[in-house]
Amino acid sequence: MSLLDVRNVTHTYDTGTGRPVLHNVELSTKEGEIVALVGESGCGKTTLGRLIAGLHEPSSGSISFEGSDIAGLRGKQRKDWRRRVQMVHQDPYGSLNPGLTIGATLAPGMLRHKLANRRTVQAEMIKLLQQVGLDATPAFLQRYPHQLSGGQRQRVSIARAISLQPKLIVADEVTSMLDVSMRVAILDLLLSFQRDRGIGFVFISHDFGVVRYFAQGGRIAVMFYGHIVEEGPVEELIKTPSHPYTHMLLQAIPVPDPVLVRKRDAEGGGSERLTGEPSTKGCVFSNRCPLVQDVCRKEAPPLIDIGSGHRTACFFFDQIPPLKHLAADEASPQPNRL
Ligand SMILES: Nc1ncnc2c1ncn2[C@@H]1O[C@H](COP(=O)(O)OP(=O)(O)OP(=O)(O)O)[C@@H](O)[C@H]1O
Repeated sequence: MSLLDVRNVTHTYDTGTGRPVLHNVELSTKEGEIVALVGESGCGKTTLGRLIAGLHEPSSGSISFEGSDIAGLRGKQRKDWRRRVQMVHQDPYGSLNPGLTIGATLAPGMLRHKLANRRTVQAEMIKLLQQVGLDATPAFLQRYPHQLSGGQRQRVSIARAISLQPKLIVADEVTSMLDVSMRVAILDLLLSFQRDRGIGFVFISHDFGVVRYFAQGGRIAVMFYGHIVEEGPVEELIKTPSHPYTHMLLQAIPVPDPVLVRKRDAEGGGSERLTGEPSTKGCVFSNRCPLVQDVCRKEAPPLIDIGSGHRTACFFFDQIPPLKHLAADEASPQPNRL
């Protein structure tokens, strides 16, 4: 059974332009699996993450967790689901209440869900601090968010999420506001929870390097203006992108080696059009697509399986050229470059 099933979800914000920001999204995750959502700013990654975490309700379609449609959950079942799906946000300062000490941030959730009582909660919080690599002392629990570094604040956010013993964490650009030196440590910390506790992740990032590091062995879903245009196992999708948009994103990854950059430029790689409005008719990507044909302007290609769970929404996926600039292994992100 899937842990999470997003079925035919469309979402329009009441306060927005009236246009949907998600269109017929389909996505499943298994227990303990990492699924990364990738795509440029504004494509709907955070919106999808917030729907999965129950912070908004979809305008149509359904989201099920462990086989139950979350819209129908009531009482204890609803409370359990809320505990088991947690979200860690991009901006740890924004998501922590500046007026609450770390202790006052961590305790209420554990008490509410009876994972600790008044007598045990302090010891449980100290255990949590240790698990997330913070100073595991009562004095640390008395500190306020503004007294911590960005990395420490993000560790507190992670501690708050894992304190509720979740099965799924939606991690939304969790390293993008941190110093480069902190990023790998935070990603490794999250990965340790996946490995040791079987926590699954919906991992949101606009950066393929970060995704490849974090989601090894998992899957990537590539989003373009509210549509999932490609989805598949991480390595396969990165080595053989089967949607022109994924190809463009990968082709645009900065290459650290100047020799390889010259080789790429000489071959004409990395120069594809990365801008252009989404098309409202036919394929959403047709205005930007280098492979566009008449049919693409008339019909929207369905997301079809092209083998081993690799899905693409492109009529001409078999005409996508290999990546130009370098072999995929050479593009492998080094942790110190994330
Ligand atoms: N609360 C809101 N009310 C109205 N529109 C919103 C709201 N939140 C997001 N949007 C709009 O929905 C679209 C998708 O935004 P979303 O934040 O989900 O994208 P994203 O891919 O996560 O982008 P980013 O990486 O910049 O966070 C954007 O056009 C955005 O302006």
